[in-house]
Amino acid sequence: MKVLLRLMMYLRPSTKWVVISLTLLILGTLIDLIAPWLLKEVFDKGIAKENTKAILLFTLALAGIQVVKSFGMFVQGRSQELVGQNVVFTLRKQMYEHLQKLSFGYYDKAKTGQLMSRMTGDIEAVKNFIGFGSLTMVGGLLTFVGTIGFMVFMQWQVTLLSMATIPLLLFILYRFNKNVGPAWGQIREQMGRLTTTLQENISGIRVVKAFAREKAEQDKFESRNDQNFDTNMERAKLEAKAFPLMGFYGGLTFLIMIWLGAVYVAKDQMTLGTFMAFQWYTWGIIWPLNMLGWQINIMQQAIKAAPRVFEIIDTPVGISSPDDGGADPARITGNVIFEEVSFHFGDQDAASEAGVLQEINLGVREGEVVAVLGSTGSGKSSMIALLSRFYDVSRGRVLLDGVDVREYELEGLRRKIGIVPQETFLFSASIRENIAYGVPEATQEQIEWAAKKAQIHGFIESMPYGYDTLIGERGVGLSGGQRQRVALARAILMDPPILVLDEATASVDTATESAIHEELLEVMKGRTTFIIAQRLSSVKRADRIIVLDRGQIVQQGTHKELFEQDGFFRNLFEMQEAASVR
Ligand SMILES: Nc1ncnc2c1ncn2[C@@H]1O[C@H](COP(=O)(O)OP(=O)(O)OP(=O)(O)O)[C@@H](O)[C@H]1O
Repeated sequence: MKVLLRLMMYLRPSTKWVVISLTLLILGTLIDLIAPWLLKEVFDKGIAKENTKAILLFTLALAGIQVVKSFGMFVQGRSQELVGQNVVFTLRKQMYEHLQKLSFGYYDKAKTGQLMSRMTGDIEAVKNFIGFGSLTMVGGLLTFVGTIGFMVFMQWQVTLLSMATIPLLLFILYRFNKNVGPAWGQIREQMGRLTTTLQENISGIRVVKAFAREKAEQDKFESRNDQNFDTNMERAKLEAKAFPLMGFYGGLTFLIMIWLGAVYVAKDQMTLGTFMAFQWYTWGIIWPLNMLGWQINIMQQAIKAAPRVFEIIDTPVGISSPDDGGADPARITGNVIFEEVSFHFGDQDAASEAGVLQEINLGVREGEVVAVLGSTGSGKSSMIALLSRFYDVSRGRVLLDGVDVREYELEGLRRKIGIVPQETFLFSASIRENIAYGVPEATQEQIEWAAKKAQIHGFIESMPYGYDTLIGERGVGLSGGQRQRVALARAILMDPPILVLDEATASVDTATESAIHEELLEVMKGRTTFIIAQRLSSVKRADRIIVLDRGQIVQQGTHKELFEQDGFFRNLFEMQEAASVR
């Protein structure tokens, strides 16, 4: 009920159209109630009294109100659809806007397929109820109540006796409603899982093929598809049991009415006109009840689908700007301080598990180039993620130019930090648009400048469409190294005071890496730069090297200083030297 009430709130912006639709619905219902009465008059005032003028008059009246009804229903249908589409539009917008705000912590756990299924199928189910089910339900109720009213007024004995089967019909509806709800809940959830399987399969199709797992993937999909098939069949069984029974009891109502009506007409206790009108009216009772079966279906789908949509809309944003808008990030010039910083991910138990970062203390001056080294999983990426507030610290503070990052206006803060992440993501758009992603208004010269610094300009120029070359989803069509360089150009173009290169040259060959570093020397000038790398060649020019081990800084100093100490750095150096000799 709460879900329905909340859904109804989405009708508010379309109040005008709801009112128009309801008014026309009431008008249509009234016409449906008047029409049988006019038929009665054709018989009683026309045929019985051999009055051809009355016959013509009432027949014309019947035709006239049908014309009015048809026009009314046309407008009603359109306004009803508009109401439904408005609700879908608002819900999709809200959901998408909220998805943009949700933090990394949410996406660490979210399943893309589930999100996509909620955005499409679940929202569509909600629309079907709001835009169609709910209003036709109101129309059905009005017709049902109005018809009984008219019939009781015309001949109450026959009316009440004919309706003896209605409680049975209502009981079937009650049972159907109770059972079909859970079935729809399962169907919606299964659709989400099915979409997840599809999405993961398509995203990972190269791995699937490389490991020749097509058959296993097909089986996985088939088993989920089977589940969905079975639940749908269970639901269909409920419909198959309920609907014919409802039709049967409805037919019985009609039969009783014919029989009783005929008896009453024979005994002169009912006019032939009323009898004819009753035949018409009876459908005003049977039809809404039969339709109610389908409307319950639509309503139950919406009741199960809506919470799946609301769940996303209601998820707390987690990381956002301070309530007062926050400090202006324009002041950030690149002085970074990690002060007693500890961090653990949301699903880690802070009490029993060691944090991903522990008691990190580090001060980096504006313009300094700091390399962060450490074995895999030592916390390098996590440490840098705290700068842009991809996650918030669990303890301690990260300060940028003396202000806690949590106190800055968030979007502005992130614009001040140019990141080339470990996993490059490119959009299916032109290379130009991909490079200018953070600065859409950038000129061609600026884009080319950034591309030159990232050592990708020459390659782009050599392509038939140059900067207009369209690249496929996730940058398909470019090599790993080329993708990384486009991402590098994208970060450089932002002209940020802080630059983060997270294994940014890991996929390029040594010669290109060296060329990129030459170019980067100029780019890095005046910018605080963090270079996360495994290769020592990438960190040669760093002013300072930090070595992380299991979330703690275990060594720091210049290349020379660290080389003179025993520890991770020298081990790494010796290993890489030995590897290069081999
Ligand atoms: N989203 C996450 N949720 C939970 N734990 C995570 C998450 N991301 C990383 N971790 C864990 O945090 C630890 C540090 O990960 P991080 O990515 O910071 O390491 P890294 O030093 O950058 O490693 P690499 O060099 O392999 O990229 C790892 O043990 C990892 O398993």
